Amino acid sequence: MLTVNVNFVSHAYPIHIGAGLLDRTELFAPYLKGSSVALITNATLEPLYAARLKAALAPLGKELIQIVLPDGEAYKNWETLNFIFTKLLEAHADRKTTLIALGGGVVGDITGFAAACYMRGVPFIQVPTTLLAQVDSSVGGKTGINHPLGKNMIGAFHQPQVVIADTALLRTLPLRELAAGLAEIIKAGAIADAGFFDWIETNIDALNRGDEAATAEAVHRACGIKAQVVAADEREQGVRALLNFGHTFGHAIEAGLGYGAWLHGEAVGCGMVMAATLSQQLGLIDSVTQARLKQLIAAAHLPTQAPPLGNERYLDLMRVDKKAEAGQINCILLKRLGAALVERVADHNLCAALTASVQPDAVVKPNA
Ligand SMILES: NC(=O)c1ccc[n+]([C@@H]2O[C@H](COP(=O)([O-])OP(=O)(O)OC[C@H]3O[C@@H](n4cnc5c(N)ncnc54)[C@H](O)[C@@H]3O)[C@@H](O)[C@H]2O)c1
Ligand SMILES: O=C(O)C(=O)C[C@@H](O)[C@H](O)[C@H](O)COP(=O)(O)O
Ligand SMILES: [Zn+2]
Repeated sequence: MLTVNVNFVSHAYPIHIGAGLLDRTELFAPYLKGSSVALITNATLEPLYAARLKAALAPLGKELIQIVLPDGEAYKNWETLNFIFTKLLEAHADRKTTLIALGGGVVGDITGFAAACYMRGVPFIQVPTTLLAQVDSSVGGKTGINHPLGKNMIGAFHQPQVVIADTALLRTLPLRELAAGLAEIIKAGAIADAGFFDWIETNIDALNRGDEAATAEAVHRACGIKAQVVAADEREQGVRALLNFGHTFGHAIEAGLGYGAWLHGEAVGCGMVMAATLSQQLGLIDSVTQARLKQLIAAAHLPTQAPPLGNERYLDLMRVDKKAEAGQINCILLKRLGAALVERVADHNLCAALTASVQPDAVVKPNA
């Protein structure tokens, strides 16, 4: 087992990474203080992994409340959040009830937000089951839900007690979801660590086929980068915004097509190519750097050309972004591989990047 620590001044916590961690009672035990535990998962994962997690918790003698959500990005919304609150109240969950999120980023984000709100805040544990959740969403305490007008627009910062990432769970992950996770891994290298970016390029075939050693190394290195960034800036007043590389374009794609049409990682993969194109057009990087990023995104089986929503619609969607100020769009741009910056970008520059990135006759589903 490898462990990365997230060293917030107020609340440090470990990310445990390794195969078989789901069954290890002792990893959960220190964090379950109350008399009950709420296991929150979705309809796909419940039959795959809930019994094993329940068996690991059984020796601790807690009352177990199980809440099974519908599966999909389209359900990361108010209705599902309220469903969680209703189930918790019906089961008399109290202030010491720990919520355990067993799932990908959708289950993790909504469970974390439920934990932030229920009785004004209860503890929660992240058990991420997708590559994307293991390398990114389970770490750092951004929790929330989507609004029809904008992605992740309603939420809270609420840190988990611990992250338990069982890499063996990725064996059942569909290849399309694996690729989505690679997008956030590539992002970590692109914004913060050129050596890691080189390593991903070298190992992309192994990562694409889910090679366990390569994947564990990628999870470990990406978590290390994310832990360092979020510990330096928990509430995104500065450097944390760099983790949004590719997301201003990507979130516009997700909201514009309807949540779930493109996976988050697919939209971010394409969004990073768009942000690199913009960075090149603004003279920050050269064409070789832009091409390297685009090639790696393509090699990870992620889309590199954006769907045709129309420039005006893109701009409207991109203005609904937590980095926007007074209607002005702030983007994460590349300085070079391994370094990025936040910059306000004028609409005409964004339109030039959109025109260069959108495929007029693109299919809506990248893998359709
Ligand atoms: N909070 C953050 O910092 C952060 C970071 C990145 C992404 N996100 C959010 O995360 C979400 C995307 O997360 P995701 O990519 O994990 O998608 P997801 O949660 O929708 O999971 C993807 C699919 O894989 C299935 N699945 C999960 N684990 C599986 C397994 N081990 N075996 C078989 N099937 C499995 C799920 O049921 C689902 O159908 C988005 O809502 C995004 O906004 C949040
Ligand atoms: O942790 C962060 O900070 C990130 O930006 C990570 C992103 O990968 C993630 O998609 C996050 O949810 C986006 O945050 P948002 O504030 O733009 O909704
Ligand atoms: Zn993301």
